[in-house]
Amino acid sequence: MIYVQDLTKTYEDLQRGRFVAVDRVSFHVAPGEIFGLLGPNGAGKTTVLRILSTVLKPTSGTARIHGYDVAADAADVRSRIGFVSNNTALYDRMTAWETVQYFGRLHGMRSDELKDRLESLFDQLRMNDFRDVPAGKMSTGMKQKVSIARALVHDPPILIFDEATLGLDVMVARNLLQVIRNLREAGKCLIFSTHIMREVERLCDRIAIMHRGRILDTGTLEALRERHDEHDFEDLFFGLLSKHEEESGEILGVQE
Ligand SMILES: Nc1ncnc2c1ncn2[C@@H]1O[C@H](COP(=O)(O)OP(=O)(O)OP(=O)(O)O)[C@@H](O)[C@H]1O
Repeated sequence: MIYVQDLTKTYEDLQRGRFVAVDRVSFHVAPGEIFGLLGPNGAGKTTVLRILSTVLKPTSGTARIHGYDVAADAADVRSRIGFVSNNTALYDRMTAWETVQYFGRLHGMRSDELKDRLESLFDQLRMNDFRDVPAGKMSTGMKQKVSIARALVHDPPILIFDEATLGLDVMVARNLLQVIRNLREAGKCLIFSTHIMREVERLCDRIAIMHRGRILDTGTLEALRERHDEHDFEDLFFGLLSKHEEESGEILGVQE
C-alpha cells in the first residue's frame, strides 16, 4: 500500500529562486491497482517518484510505503520497491544475467533462490536470447528489459514506472504494458507515470492528473469523464490544464 499525504518539495534555483516542484500532493494506491500519474513535462511526476523511492527528501508532508515512512525508514522502503525509469545506467561490460544477478545479491538473496528467480524472470520477460550480451552491445529495448528484471528481482510488493516506455518501439512498449498488467494480477501495487494519454487510458485503474506540482483531479477514467462531462480524454486533460493555467494567471494578476 502507498499513502501520500500533502507531499511538498521545493527547490532552491538560481534563476527561479524558491521553486515549488510538488505542491501538497495526496493519493493512495492499493495492492492489485495501477495508479497513473499523468502530466506534461515539468509537472512534478519524477520528483514525487524520487521521493517515494527515497532518493529525495520531501520538504514537508509524508509518504508511507507498506507502512514505512520514506524519510525515516528509507532502507525498509528501498527493499520493498522496484523502480523502473527510462534512463537506468547499466554497466557496459556486464551481461544481462550478471547485471540482474548483481542486484539480487545486493538485496541479500541466496544463490540458489537467486538462480531460480533469474531463470523465471528471464523466461517471463523473454530475455534468454540476450542473457550473455554485455549492456554496451544491447539495444534500447534489451536494456529496458534488464532494468525491469533488475527492479523485479527481489519480488517487491511495490513497483514504480517513471516514463518507462520512453524511447521503446511499439512492440517492446506493448510487451512492457502487458508485464505491468501481469504484475497487477499478482497483487502488486503499481505507479505508472507518463505524459502519454493513451497508455493511461488503456492501463490504469485510477489516474491523477498533475500540472505545475499540483494534482488537479484523481479518479477512474469513468469518474473523471463524468465529473468533467467530457468523454474525450485528451479534451478533458487539456481542459483541466487550461483551466488551471487561467486560475493561476488570475491569482498572479491580483497579486500584481
Ligand atoms: N534539482 C532540481 N533543482 C531545481 N529544480 C528542479 C530540480 N529537479 C527538478 N526541478 C524542477 O521541478 C519541476 C518538476 O520536475 P519533474 O522532473 O519532477 O517533472 P516531470 O513531471 O517528471 O517532468 P518530465 O516529464 O519532464 O520529467 C520542473 O520545473 C523542474 O525544472
